[in-house]
Amino acid sequence: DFPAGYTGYHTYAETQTELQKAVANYPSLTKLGSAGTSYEGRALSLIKISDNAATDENEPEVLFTCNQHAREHLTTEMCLHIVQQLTSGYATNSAIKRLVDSTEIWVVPSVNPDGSEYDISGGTFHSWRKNRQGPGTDTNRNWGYKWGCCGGSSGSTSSETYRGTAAFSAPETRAVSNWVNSRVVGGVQQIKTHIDFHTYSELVLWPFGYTYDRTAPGLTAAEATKFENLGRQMAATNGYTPEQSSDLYITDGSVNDWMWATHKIWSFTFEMYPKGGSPGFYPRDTQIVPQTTRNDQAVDILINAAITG
Ligand SMILES: NS(=O)(=O)N[C@@H](CCC(=O)O)C(=O)O
Ligand SMILES: [Zn+2]
Repeated sequence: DFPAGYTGYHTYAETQTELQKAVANYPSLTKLGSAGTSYEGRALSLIKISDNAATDENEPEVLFTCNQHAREHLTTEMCLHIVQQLTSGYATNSAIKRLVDSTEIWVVPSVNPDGSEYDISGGTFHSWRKNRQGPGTDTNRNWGYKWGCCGGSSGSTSSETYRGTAAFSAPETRAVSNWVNSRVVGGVQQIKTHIDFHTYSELVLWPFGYTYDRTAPGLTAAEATKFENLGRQMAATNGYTPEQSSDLYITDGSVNDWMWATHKIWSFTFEMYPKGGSPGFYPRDTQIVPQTTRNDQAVDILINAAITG
C-alpha cells in the first residue's frame, strides 16, 4: 500500500473498485472490460465511456493510457480523473455531454499493474519503472514500430530502458496493441486520438521518437505540422512544454511511434507534474487534484480533435 502522505493514490484493487463504482453509477454511459492480463495475471482494465456504451456506435474513438511506468502513480490518478470527469459531468456540463455523445472514449488506468503494485510493496517506494517479467521490460521500449532500431533503448536486462527480448514480448504491450488492432472495423481504425500519460517534466510530446527528423517515412510535413499545432494547443492550456519526442531524447519502441506509424492515431505523451526531480516521481497526494484537473482542457481538446479530424 501507499505510505503516509500518499494514501490518496489508488492501489490496483482500489483502482478496480473505482471502475466498478463508475459502471454501477453510470450504467448506460460506461462499459467495463479488459485488454487482457499482465505478466502476473492482473486485468489490464479498460473502461469505455459513451452514450449507449453497450453498443458499438459508428463514432470516432479516443484512447487514454496510463501507468506504463510503475512509479508514475500520478498517471493512474489522471486516468481515473478522466473517468470521473466524463461520467459525473455528463448530466450537468453540456460541453462534456457533447463530447461523450459524439465519441467512444476508452481509458486504461494502468498498463503496468504488476510494476505499480511492486513499487509500493511493503509500504515503501522502490523507484521501479519496468514490468515484472523476469528482469523487467520497459514497456515503452517494447512496442513494435522500429523496435530497438536506433539507440533509443537498451538490450541489457538490468537497464531501466531494457526493450525486452522482442517487440511485444511484454504481455502488457502485446495485450494493449492487440486490443488497438481489434478496433480496426471495416478496415478503418476507429481510434483517432490518444494520450499516454507519464511523469515527470511537464511536457507534451508527439512522434517520432526514434529519429531527430521532423518528417520521415509515414509522417509528412503536413502531418508533423498538425501534431505540432495540436500539441501546442494542448500545452497552452496546462503550461507544459510542447515538443517532438526526440527533442527530449531518442526513444525506440515507444507507444506513440507505434500508434501513429501502424494506425495513424494522433498519439501524444504527456509528462505530468513536477518539472524537476523534487518531488520527482513521488508528489504527495495533495497534488492529485490540482495536477489532474490541470489537464481537463487538454483532454477536451484531444477528444474534440477526434470529432473534427
Ligand atoms: N516517463 S519517462 O520515462 O520519464 N519518459 C518517457 C518519454 C516518452 C517519449 O519520449 O516518448 C520515456 O522515456 O518512456
Ligand atoms: Zn514514463
